[in-house]
Amino acid sequence: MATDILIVDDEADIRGLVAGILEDEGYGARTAKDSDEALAAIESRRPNLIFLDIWLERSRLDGLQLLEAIKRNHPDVPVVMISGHGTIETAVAAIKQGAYDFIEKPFNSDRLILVANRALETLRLKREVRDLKQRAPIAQKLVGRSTVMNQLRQTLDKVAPTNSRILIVGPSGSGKELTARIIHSASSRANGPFIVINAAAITPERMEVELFGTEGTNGEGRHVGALEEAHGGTLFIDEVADMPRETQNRILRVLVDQNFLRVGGTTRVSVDVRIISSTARNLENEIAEGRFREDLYHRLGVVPIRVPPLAERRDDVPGLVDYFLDQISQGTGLPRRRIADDALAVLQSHDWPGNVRQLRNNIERLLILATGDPDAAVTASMLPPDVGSLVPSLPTGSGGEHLMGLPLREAREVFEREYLVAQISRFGGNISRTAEFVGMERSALHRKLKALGIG
Ligand SMILES: Nc1ncnc2c1ncn2[C@@H]1O[C@H](COP(=O)(O)OP(=O)(O)OP(=O)(O)O)[C@@H](O)[C@H]1O
Repeated sequence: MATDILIVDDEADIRGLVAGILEDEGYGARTAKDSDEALAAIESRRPNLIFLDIWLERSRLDGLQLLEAIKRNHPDVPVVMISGHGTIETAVAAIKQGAYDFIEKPFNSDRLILVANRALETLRLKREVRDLKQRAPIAQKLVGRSTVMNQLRQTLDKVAPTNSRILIVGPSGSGKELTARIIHSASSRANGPFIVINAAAITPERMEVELFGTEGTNGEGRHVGALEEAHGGTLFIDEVADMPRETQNRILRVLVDQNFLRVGGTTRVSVDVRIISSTARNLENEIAEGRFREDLYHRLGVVPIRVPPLAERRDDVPGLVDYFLDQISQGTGLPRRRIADDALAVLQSHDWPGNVRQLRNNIERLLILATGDPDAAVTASMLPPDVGSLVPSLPTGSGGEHLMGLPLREAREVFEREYLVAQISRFGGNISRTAEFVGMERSALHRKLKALGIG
C-alpha cells in the first residue's frame, strides 16, 4: 500500500524533485502549489506526511499559517518544513508550532529520505502506542492445538495475503477480533493502521459520523472517520449486524464505489481500505427478519470464517490456561501459579459461555485471589465458585449436601453419573479418550454409561 505524501511548494521544479525522490523510494506522492490546493488535497484524503515550503509565494496562506490550519484539523499528521537560505529561525518557529522537522534547500536526497522515514516511523509508533493503550493487553497469537484451530490457522494463512473482504462469525469472546488482527498483521497492509469500530457500542445517530467523519464548518471541527483513518490498512467492523439500515446502505455504496462523502460534505473521499467484519448473530436470520441487507452480506463476506465456541474445542483449554498464566503474571507481576490436574479437569469441562475471554478473566481472578504458598499448585477447590460448580458434588466440598442425604448406593450412582458426564464433555464426547483417562476399558465404560442411563 503506497504511503501517501503531500508536497506543498510554489516552485514546480522543487515539487517535482521531492516527489521523484520519494516515489523512487516506493512512496506515493501528490503535490500542491499553494495553500488552497494543499487544503483541497488534504480534504480529498488525509495524507500520511506533508512536506511544506515555509515561504509559499502567490498563496492565500503562507507556510506557517498553512501549518497552523493543518495542525488544527489533523494534529497527528507529521509536517516537515522546507526552508530556504536564511529561514532557519522561521523553521525553528515552525517546529515550536508543531512541525515535525525541517529540511534546508538545497537539500540532498539522503537527508530527505531519512526525514521522511523517521516522520512516518514516528507516526506509526504513535498509532501503535495509542492502539496498545486502548486495548491492552492484546495478544497477537492464536493459541490452541485442536483440529478446528489448526484448520482455522490454515485458512488464515491462505486468506491473509489476499485483499479479500472477510466476515468472521463466532460467539462473543471467542477470538474474532484477535483473528482479524492476525489477518491484518499477516497481510501486505501490516504497516498500515488497524482501526476498530464497534457497531454495538455506537448509537445509531453517531454511527455515520464515526464511520465517514464530518466535514465541519469553515474548516473547523472536522472529524476524520474510521474509513479515512484506516486508509492503507484494515477497518474491523465489530458486530456488523448492529449497524443501522441507513448506514448499511451507505457502507454498501462505499464497497461499490470505493469512495464516500463525509457527513455534511460534498467532496468525495477515496480510500483504499480492507474491510473485515464480525458478528455473533446469525446473519441469515437477520436477513430473513429484514434487519440486514442481503447484498451487503454477500459483499462483506467474500470469505466467511467461523471461530468456534470454546466448548467445541476443549482440547485448547490447557494451552490457553498456560498461555494466560504466563501472560498475566508477566503483565501484572503476580506470581505464576501451577494448576493441579483436578483444577485443569474442571476448567476443561466447564462450558464457558463467555468463551476465551471468560477463561482469561477467570485465570486473572485466580492469580489475584489465590491464597497459600505461591509454589503450591492451585487445586479444584480453590477455583472461583461459578467455575467450580461443575465439579461433581462431593460430600467434602460445598454442594455435597444432597449426596449426604442419600444411601451409599444411590449417592455413588449420582456421583458416577455427574463425574462421567463431566469427563465426557471435557473430552468433547470422545469415549476412547474418556475411557483412557478414567482408567476403564472402552467396552466397560460403554456398559457403565448404559447402566447409568447416559448417552
Ligand atoms: N485462541 C486464542 N489465543 C489467545 N488468546 C485468545 C484466543 N482467542 C481469544 N483470545 C483472547 O480472548 C480475549 C477475547 O477475544 P476477542 O476480543 O478477539 O473476542 P471477540 O470474539 O472479538 O469478542 P466480542 O464478540 O465480544 O467482541 C482477548 O483478550 C483475546 O486476546
